[in-house]
Amino acid sequence: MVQELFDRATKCFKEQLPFVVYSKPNETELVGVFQHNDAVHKVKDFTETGFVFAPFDLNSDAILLKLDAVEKVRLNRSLEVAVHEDNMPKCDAIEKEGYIKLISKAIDRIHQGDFNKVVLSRKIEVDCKDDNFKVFQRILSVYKQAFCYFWYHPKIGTWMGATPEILVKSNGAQFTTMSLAGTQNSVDDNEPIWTAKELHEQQLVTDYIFDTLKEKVNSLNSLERGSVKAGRLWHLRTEMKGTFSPNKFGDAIKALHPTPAVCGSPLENAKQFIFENERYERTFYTGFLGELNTKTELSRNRNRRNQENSAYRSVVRSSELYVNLRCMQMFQGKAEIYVGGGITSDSIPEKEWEETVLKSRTMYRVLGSK
Ligand SMILES: C=C(O[C@@H]1C=C(C(=O)O)C=C[C@H]1O)C(=O)O
Repeated sequence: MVQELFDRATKCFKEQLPFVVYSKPNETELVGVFQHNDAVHKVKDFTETGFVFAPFDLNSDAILLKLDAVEKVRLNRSLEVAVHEDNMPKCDAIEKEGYIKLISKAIDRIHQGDFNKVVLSRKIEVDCKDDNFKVFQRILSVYKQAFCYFWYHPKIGTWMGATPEILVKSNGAQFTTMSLAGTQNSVDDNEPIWTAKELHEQQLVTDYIFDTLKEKVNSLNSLERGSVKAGRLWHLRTEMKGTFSPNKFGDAIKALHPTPAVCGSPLENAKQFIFENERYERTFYTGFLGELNTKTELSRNRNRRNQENSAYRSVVRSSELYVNLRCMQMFQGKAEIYVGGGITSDSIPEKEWEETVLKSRTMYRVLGSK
């Protein structure tokens, strides 16, 4: 029962023991991972097994929750929980002015040739009197197609979110990744018409991922670009699939993250601009999170004629990592929502501001009070 899982997590929260509760896109399972003590396990090279929570800047520590206890329960995803549709972020004129200035500065630097794209972001503080579990229940109820999570470590913090973006998903030697960028409001269920700016900013991400990975993997194919809906937003997405040597997984992650979907291109110049100009630290926003090197048992039939000896088992490692977007950090009585967007030479600062307002609504509507 979901309630039992939540009760266990609530107990851990009170006793200050780390846990994560999550559900994967379109799945009817809610998973809880509970660590027996409050140790901070740092990831060294991504060969570890557990639930990873990694920051934007991999010079800071990625945190691993050990799989001391894993519980899975059936999640009734058709259960509708009321959300606050009319919750709208207040327009803070000073915050807006500062953000628009930052975008204009980035556009100037793009015109000077320093980089082609940079992803800029901001943090919005919102009062929240509701219990964390109530907020998370709303997330689960409204974002069925997203990776929904509630992560807690007493020495690091409390985060939750509903992300539409896979960093990498692997099963043995097979892997999938995606390039996700370009954002439009969803007016109805009709796919939007994408502008040249959006097509260009997404193509930069696809090209980067393809070029970076092709040297490091055994095979790589790009599927057709399409539009996907994430809550009330549309994005452009290109999936890429391939095979790789599973012992190179750590290298592939370090090569992939951060992609230009959350940082920019060329990467180092964009990253430097972010570090020098965003007026806060992203910490885990635009980092990544999920199952790292968990074991999956595969049974296969070796010989159909000899049923007795037919089944043999092999164990493969699988990982499922998501980019930490549409997320927030929870504090006593308040939440801090993180939002950003890609800036290119064709960006219009006012529109980029509006994009962050739209993105902030993903978490805003699940918060209980204004
Ligand atoms: C940076 C964010 O989203 C990323 C940026 C996007 C864009 O610029 O259009 C779209 C999806 C994400 O890759 C965010 O949601 O905060």
